[in-house]
Amino acid sequence: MKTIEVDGIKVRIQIWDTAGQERYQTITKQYYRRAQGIFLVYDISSERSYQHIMKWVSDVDEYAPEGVQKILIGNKADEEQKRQVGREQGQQLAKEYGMDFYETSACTNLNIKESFTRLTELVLQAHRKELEGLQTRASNELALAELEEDEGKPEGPANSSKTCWC
Ligand SMILES: Nc1nc2c(ncn2[C@@H]2O[C@H](COP(=O)(O)OP(=O)(O)OP(=O)(O)O)[C@@H](O)[C@H]2O)c(=O)[nH]1
Repeated sequence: MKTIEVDGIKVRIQIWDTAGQERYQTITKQYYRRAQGIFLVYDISSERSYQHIMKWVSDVDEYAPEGVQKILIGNKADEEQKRQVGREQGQQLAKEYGMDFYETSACTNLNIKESFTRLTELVLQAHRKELEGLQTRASNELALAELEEDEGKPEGPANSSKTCWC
């Protein structure tokens, strides 16, 4: 659990770090179901980890809730001398999947706060949109209910006075 501030609002976030190894995949998939935001992380010093991202994306598409927010992360940005994946490759992949992209380093703290704040922001935005949708639907239903009720009502005073006009 961690509390971060987004747009002046304090948000408590629960972070799960899922295992990357294949043998834990059955358990990992169960985490997806309750996730609202997901970081897809590769290691900039490992081309193989970058190639794996496509597999992660298809797993997320299959097992995570529909509106889940995703961000692509190229971690270990401090390992410049071991770099196997260019920053542009990360940017390109993120663009293909419509995700935001950050290069981060858990060692130097590069973009750690920024990426967590951004993912939280995206989750909150998605929630707000969902809520607005629900509110619109609810008020439409209310309007409809009122209309239907009006139709069933005996004539009101306005209509009664109109009757006197004739
Ligand atoms: N140089 C560098 N090393 C890192 C960074 N982040 C993690 N590491 C190292 O990478 C190794 C693996 O880190 P983990 O946090 O276990 O990675 P993981 O993806 O959770 O691993 P699994 O879930 O077990 O597959 C550890 O030795 C970390 O110290 C980073 O930003 N820079």
